[in-house]
Amino acid sequence: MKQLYTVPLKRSYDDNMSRCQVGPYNTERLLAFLNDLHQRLVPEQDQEGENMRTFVITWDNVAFHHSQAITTWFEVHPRLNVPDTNPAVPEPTSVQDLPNCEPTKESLYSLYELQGVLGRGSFGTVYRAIRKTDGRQFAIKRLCKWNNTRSIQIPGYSKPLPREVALMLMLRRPPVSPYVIQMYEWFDRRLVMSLVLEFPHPCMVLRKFISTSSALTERITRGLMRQLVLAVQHCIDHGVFHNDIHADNILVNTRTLGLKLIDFGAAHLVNSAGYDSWRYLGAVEFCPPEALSMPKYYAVPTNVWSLGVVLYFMVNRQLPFTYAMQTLEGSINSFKSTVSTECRDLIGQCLNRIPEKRPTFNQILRHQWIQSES
Ligand SMILES: Nc1ncnc2c1ncn2[C@@H]1O[C@H](COP(=O)(O)OP(=O)(O)OP(=O)(O)O)[C@@H](O)[C@H]1O
Repeated sequence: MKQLYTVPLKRSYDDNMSRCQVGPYNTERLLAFLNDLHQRLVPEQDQEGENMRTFVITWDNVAFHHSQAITTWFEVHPRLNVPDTNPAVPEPTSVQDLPNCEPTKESLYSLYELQGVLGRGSFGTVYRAIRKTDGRQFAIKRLCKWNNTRSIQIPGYSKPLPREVALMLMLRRPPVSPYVIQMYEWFDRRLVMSLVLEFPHPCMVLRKFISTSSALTERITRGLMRQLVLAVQHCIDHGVFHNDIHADNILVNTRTLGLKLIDFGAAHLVNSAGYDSWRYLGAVEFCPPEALSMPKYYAVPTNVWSLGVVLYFMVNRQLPFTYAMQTLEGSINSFKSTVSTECRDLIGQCLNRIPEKRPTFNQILRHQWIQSES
């Protein structure tokens, strides 16, 4: 649910995103809360001549509990006015900084101070953290081990490692990509595993970036898309199939427009034999038709399909397929009239229902729309 409000700056919210949890409420109480929030955020007279700012309020993670109560997070962002420039290449991660593959022996809390929650997913919670020795900021992803017990053996390491850790270690091998989030160290305790991740800031996930920004031009979209294709290509070249590319697994630096791919929780080692469709764990809106209807799906065509969905989402601010049936039939929602013919062509190629006919990463990078300078 998303609504636009205008509030004077001096009131409840500062320039940073505010994030709070409400509930658990039953439906009636939640509606009353929303109504009250609406009253408080509805435009007021700007008597003192202060700037009025537009905010976007997003509601997510609405959870229905057995008691019928609802817990929801709400966020208030200042509306971003994104300058129409080419994105800068994100800061490269220094590989020397990264220690070996063993879990760190010390306790997490002796080395890091955990602060607010950056995000929650189905498998874990990600916290903003400060390293005590130098005050540097990181994102720490904490995962319950009963959910993430599968280990895999990767080349170069003598023993099996938890899957997400193992795949992130593979991505640490030089050359490191500036477009893929890096893991610095990890902690392994009896019930919980913690991954210390790079924290690009100020950043927000692509879905929120799209909903809070004033209209994104094709120049900005092209810059983001180029980075995303390079990120995904880098993963495949390093033997990692991301398998869950969607708008909540992409971070955008709101100052530089640098992009980083996150969340390797559903990733696999690249293989040419394909993956069982019944085990597909990625977001269904970004899922290719073969993973819904065929016994197997394959790494590169799946990634290319998801790239097509992300590009469509960026230029239209809505998803190309509302229902899985639409994905199967290939009936794409209509484009906004402002979307260029070249951009539509690239989306159409990526969303080809026949996996073998989709372009390769290099073909996408050479596409007329991606190459265009305007
Ligand atoms: N390195 C990071 N820096 C900043 N925020 C992050 C970082 N990693 C994750 N987040 C935030 O935390 C959220 C959840 O992270 P992530 O997707 O890795 O968790 P998950 O449990 O695997 O989620 P999913 O349900 O998508 O599988 C992200 O959507 C994002 O908002």
